[in-house]
Amino acid sequence: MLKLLNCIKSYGKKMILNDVSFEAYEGQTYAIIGKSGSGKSTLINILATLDKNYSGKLFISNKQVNYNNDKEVSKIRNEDLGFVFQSYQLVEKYTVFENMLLPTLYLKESKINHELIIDEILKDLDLYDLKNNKVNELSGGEMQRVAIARAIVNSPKIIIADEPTGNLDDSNMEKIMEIFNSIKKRGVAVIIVTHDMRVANLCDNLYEISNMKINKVK
Ligand SMILES: Nc1ncnc2c1ncn2[C@@H]1O[C@H](COP(=O)(O)OP(=O)(O)OP(=O)(O)O)[C@@H](O)[C@H]1O
Repeated sequence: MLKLLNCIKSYGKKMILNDVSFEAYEGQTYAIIGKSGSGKSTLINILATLDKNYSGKLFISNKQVNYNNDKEVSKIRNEDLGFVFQSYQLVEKYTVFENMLLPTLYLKESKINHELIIDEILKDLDLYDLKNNKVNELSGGEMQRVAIARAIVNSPKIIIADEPTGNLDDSNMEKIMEIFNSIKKRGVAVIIVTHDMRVANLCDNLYEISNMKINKVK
């Protein structure tokens, strides 16, 4: 569960979000749309705990985020949240498997467990054949699928994706949406910022940001 309450966000004198509240629950997909400059990235940075300079409250897994406690915020980022960005943020010279291992380096369990989990995810997302390929040998669609696979390695309850289908053609976009749908069935809340109405229409819930407010469209 993720809940943002009464968020007011300004840059200098310019208000971007005016008393915005938003909730996301496990097992659902959420699309957030809005014109360029409407505040989508601003909102998602707040939801992702990356921006603390706002007024309002953020709850993740029923706990209010306490920005004064760096350790606690890092723990939320590593264990409760998974991130997918348009630019993939993969380490290109590493293999798919090595990239998948990165998020686990902050956890305490043994490596063997992680390899089993990673293998299961790679098989689930039809990426197992690429396990030992270097990322710089993959196509854009494959890289994006690996980025999503990596985001679920630590079993987050919430996935936050910023334009995850931005550079992809129809068939890769559909594959990515199938993946998000199978992830939501694992009991994850999937929040996707997009300008692509094909993606938005494939989500269970649709929100639009305009005039500093967020409105539920679907
Ligand atoms: N660091 C910043 N300092 C000042 N103004 C900013 C900053 N970041 C964003 N803005 C402004 O806040 C507004 C919202 O920006 P934001 O990036 O959230 O929009 P967006 O909906 O994500 O746009 P796009 O679809 O083009 O990515 C814009 O007017 C932008 O110029």
